[in-house]
Amino acid sequence: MSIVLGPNRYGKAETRVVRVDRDGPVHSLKDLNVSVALAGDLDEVFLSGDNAPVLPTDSQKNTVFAFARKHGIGEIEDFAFLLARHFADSQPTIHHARVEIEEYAWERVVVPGSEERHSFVRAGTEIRTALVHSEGTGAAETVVSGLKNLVVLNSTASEFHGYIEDEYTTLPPTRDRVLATEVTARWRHRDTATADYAESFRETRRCLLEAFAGTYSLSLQQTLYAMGRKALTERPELCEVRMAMPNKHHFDVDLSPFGLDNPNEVFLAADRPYGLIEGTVLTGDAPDASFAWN
Ligand SMILES: O=c1[nH]c(=O)c2[nH]c(=O)[nH]c2[nH]1
Repeated sequence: MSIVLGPNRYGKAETRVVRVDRDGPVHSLKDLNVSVALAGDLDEVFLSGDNAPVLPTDSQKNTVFAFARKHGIGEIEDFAFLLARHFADSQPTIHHARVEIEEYAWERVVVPGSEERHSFVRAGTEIRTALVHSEGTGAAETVVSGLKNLVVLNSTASEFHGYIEDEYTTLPPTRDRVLATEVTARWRHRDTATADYAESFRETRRCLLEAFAGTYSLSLQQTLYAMGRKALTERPELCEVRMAMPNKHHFDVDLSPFGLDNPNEVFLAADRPYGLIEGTVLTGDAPDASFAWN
């Protein structure tokens, strides 16, 4: 039996970089988690321990910090392209760079009467994401933007009934339930020509939220599709949305032992197990995804 080396990559994962921009007393923050993965002529590294083709992961981490100083950070997609192109362009042994970034949002704390603008509070749990692949400037490239940990809830306008009932089914059909989820959504741009990633992110997020709120839901599956559909309908720069949405079940509590009714007011918010609904929505003309999701 012969043994061969399969696909491989390597890089520095989860470099946490924070940049403070100072405009007099007015400061602003970028807070990122950057993961780099490189691939290329690296087989001998794995097969025989020859490190000649290796750009150390430590140098990759240093590059993230140096680029944050030299170029600033800006939109995470732009920063990811800057890094990915640098690695693919500058090292003859590296033919493919994958840069994944998470951005943690901070909001300014403004004290009435104070000119100081250097205090911040973490803005909830939501995380903005970007995933860029580059084989070098002018060569094949893909970009996927997204968000995760976006927790949303509809307190009505959600039903669930009409499903299969087998010998193990105990779930009662419902015409009015709480629908809650924690959205992970990633959207593939058609190409690398998106001019304004800040606007694209803001508007795509708005589409997802408006569709979640505006869809009278017969299932979380139907809501997921409506969210992806609205984003693709309104954002021509996108061609594919992939979502994962756990059903954060809210169960009616039986208060009858205490002589109380419960007209859909008091719920047990269970954290597990949870239904996990995952789906992809594409435009009919979506170009081949190539390595975009790898
Ligand atoms: O929106 C839902 N989809 C399901 O597939 C499902 N299954 C279940 O038990 N509850 C729900 N809710």
